[in-house]
Amino acid sequence: MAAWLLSRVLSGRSGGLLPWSRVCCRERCRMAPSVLPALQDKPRKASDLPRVRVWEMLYRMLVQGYYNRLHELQLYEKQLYGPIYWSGMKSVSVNTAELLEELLRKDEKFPSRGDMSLWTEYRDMRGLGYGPFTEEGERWYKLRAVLNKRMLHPRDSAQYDGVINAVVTDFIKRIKRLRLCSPTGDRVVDISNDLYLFSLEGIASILFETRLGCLEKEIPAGTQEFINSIAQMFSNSMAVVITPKWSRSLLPFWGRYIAGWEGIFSFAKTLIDKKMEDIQKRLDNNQDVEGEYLTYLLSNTQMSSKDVYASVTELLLAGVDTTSNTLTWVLYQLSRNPETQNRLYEEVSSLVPADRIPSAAEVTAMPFLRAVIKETLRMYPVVPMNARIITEKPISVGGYQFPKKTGFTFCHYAISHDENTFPEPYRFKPERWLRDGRQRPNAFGSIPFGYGVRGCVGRRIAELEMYLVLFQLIHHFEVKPDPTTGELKSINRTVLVPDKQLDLHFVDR
Ligand code: HEM
Repeated sequence: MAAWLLSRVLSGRSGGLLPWSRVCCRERCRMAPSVLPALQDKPRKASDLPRVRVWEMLYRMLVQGYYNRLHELQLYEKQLYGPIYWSGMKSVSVNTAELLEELLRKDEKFPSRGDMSLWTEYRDMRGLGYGPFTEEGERWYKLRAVLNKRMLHPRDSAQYDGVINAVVTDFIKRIKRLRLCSPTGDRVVDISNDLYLFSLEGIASILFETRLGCLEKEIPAGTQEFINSIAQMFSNSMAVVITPKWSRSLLPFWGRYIAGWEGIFSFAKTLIDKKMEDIQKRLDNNQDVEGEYLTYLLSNTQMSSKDVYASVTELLLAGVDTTSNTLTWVLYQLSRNPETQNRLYEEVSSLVPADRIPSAAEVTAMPFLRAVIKETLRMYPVVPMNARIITEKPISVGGYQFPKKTGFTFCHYAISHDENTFPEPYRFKPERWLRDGRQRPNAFGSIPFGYGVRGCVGRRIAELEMYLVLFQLIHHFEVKPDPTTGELKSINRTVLVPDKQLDLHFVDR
């Protein structure tokens, strides 16, 4: 997602070559945040807003080192330009909860995040379909109508608790196995890697209705190839974005990128075709066709098999790194905040006995568990920026009039670290989300799953996976930091990831 966003950021930025210092000084005076309400009284021209030039963007990324810290660049630019500013000719950065709310409440019937060619080019070459992430307009709307069912509502996702719990149980066994390999008998090295395998196994078991074996001692060869293909596609996407098309036959990136997609689609197709055969056999034998998400999609007359291949693949890709990185950050923060971890342990152990695996209803009724996930996603919004293009009509935001086809970049990271909305924004304080009479923060201050009809379709599944696995982890183990890890910083690599490996100790309770 970051590569796609970067491509938008770069393509949307252009402009003259005014000296940087002059621009900054002049524009900072013009757009100090406190001035904004006064400006809202009468409509202002969008051209009055400060503008970040392409060369400034490049300078900051390449010279100042913001290349993989674009989320931190949001904080820096907010200081320079205030809450709203042009990022090139066609895109406007929105950098406060209030402005974000104003804009999103005016979003269109078929919201668009903009150019998706990074993900669609390969499909166009091979005549493959689009899924919810890449499709647009009325076709997207119809696709989402089918995909939302059995997934979007908490009641729908709750039916997957058995499937997810089976994966969680295997994950706990894996942790117990792995820690035995360490000299202390309780250390697991590079936990993000195992959380990735957990998330892939979890989402695949829902989407393909089969187990991939990611948590086994020896990962099956086909599954390992699939994992490698995903990594290959993602790791080459940034290079594909920043190198010109004419260089594709000269440089290795495009070929590797395409090979990654080939591996992903071919693995998904094999599993989906196998399910189709199973369903057909049952129908031929007059047996009932029972199943979950994939069976539902395959038996839905609104979906062609091309739609199913594309949608399942996109759901899978969107559902792995997001969930696994959030879980990495959760464990990192809990290991460094023992009091918070104790409070969580008290909640989980008092509400469900140790020898019982909890249901979806039970974990979703645990306020502190939910608050821990919410606070983690506030501090580390795994998708740190997002976008919309308002295509249909002109729009006014913050008192400024923008023509139709204006693109907006949402600075989620800076917004969720705004101390006006979240006092002590760099402290991990899950209690700020509790409904115990305290004033709750502005809801648009942290919207990690996006907003509205185009918001994350997998939100409830992701939350359920994270609640169920966190429940069992905290029930079984006290999670402690490894002294060699030290402080982790976030970097922007497709999603917000730690800048180094996280080793943790899992001590029996
Ligand atoms: C911690 C976990 C997750 C986070 C933080 C997250 C976040 C997001 C965000 C911010 C968006 C963009 C929403 C918008 O533009 O308003 C999105 C879209 C999407 N997410 Fe997630 N996501 C997560 C997990 C998942 C999972 C598990 C799945 C699959 C089951 C999934 C599937 C999708 C899809 C398909 C889209 C595109 C929706 C569309 O354009 O209609 N996500 N997600």
